[in-house]
Amino acid sequence: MKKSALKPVKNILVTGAHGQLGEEIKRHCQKEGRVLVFTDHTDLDITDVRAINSFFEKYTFDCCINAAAYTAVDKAEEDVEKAFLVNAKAPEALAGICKEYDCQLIHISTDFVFDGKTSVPYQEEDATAPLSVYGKSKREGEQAVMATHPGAWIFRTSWLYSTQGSNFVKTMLRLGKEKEQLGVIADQIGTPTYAKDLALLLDRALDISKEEGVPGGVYHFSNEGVASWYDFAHAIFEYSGTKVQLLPINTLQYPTPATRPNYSVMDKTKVKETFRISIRHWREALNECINQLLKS
Ligand SMILES: NC(=O)C1=CN([C@@H]2O[C@H](COP(=O)(O)OP(=O)(O)OC[C@H]3O[C@@H](n4cnc5c(N)ncnc54)[C@H](OP(=O)(O)O)[C@@H]3O)[C@@H](O)[C@H]2O)C=CC1
Ligand SMILES: Cc1cn([C@H]2C[C@H](O)[C@@H](COP(=O)(O)OP(=O)(O)O[C@H]3O[C@@H](C)C(=O)[C@@H](O)[C@H]3O)O2)c(=O)[nH]c1=O
Repeated sequence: MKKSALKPVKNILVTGAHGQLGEEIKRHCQKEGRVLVFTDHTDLDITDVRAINSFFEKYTFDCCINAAAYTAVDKAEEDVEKAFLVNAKAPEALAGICKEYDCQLIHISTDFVFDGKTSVPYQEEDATAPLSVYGKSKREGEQAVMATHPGAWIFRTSWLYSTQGSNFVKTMLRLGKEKEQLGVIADQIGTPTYAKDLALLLDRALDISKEEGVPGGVYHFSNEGVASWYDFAHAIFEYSGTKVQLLPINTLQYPTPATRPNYSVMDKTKVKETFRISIRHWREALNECINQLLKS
């Protein structure tokens, strides 16, 4: 994987490789003709610009998937500097280095860039107005990436879960065992996304050659369908056979440090047409994930 004039394979750098998405990339994006280099903050801290620079000086990368992020939504309210460093400043620096080395950048963002004061699915160009520090830091990251490396693809996704890492599905399964009764917010509406399905989109994106000229910019990706957190929890308990009394509550009954949007469903027409993919319903994806979890 040392520098060479020939590029017989696509060399891909993945940051944040031990996160939910990083692990799914490991499972679903490795194939012949690709060399994926997986890094986490122990071997490549994305806030360390010198370390990133020396990685790019040493190796040639055709593409970089930035799956690293600060994702603790409530904690970010107090940890503002770190959230902005990881989610905004580091992606900006990474974008600059990718641009300099002619490396395609794939960056991941969130539905929490929206304020949720609507009831129709968000289009990519709709105005953003994040309500939380996490959302603001991710939005600043999007803007910095686009300004620095206009050819980058930013995939905004929502309510990500997988069989590993910490996520709403695993929290519900744990609480469902511990408690007899559980209240879950029913007035925040969005779409759950199985990280495996996002990894499959990335697998498709990695197959695209520069010659195809897929434009840089923001693309919305989640599973199909719409749910409240309550609907999501209801399906988690149904598919896992968990017996717990589930109560729909409203946002005021479950105060959290960070404010979350009441509505963050995203329109996925652009990603489906551009990358020529179809997307399955969140219920189908969730059922598969839960079956995987029950087997392990
Ligand atoms: N989780 C969700 O519900 C959603 C996530 N997203 C976005 O999707 C992307 C992937 O999220 P997800 O996989 O869930 O996130 P995770 O929190 O599971 O993974 C993020 C990874 O990034 C690593 N990381 C943190 N700081 C650094 C750093 N300075 N250098 C290198 N690595 C670092 C973390 O390591 P460690 O844990 O050791 O700190 C972790 O392994 C992110 O951009 C996120 O904002 C979008 C919508 C929903
Ligand atoms: C645990 C729990 C949560 N909730 C609510 C709180 C919140 O509104 C909602 C989800 O809570 P969580 O803290 O698990 O999820 P949260 O960290 O808010 O999830 C978000 O993470 C970031 C990274 C994103 O980018 C978003 O797309 C989104 O997935 O469920 C309940 O109502 N009852 C409960 O028992």
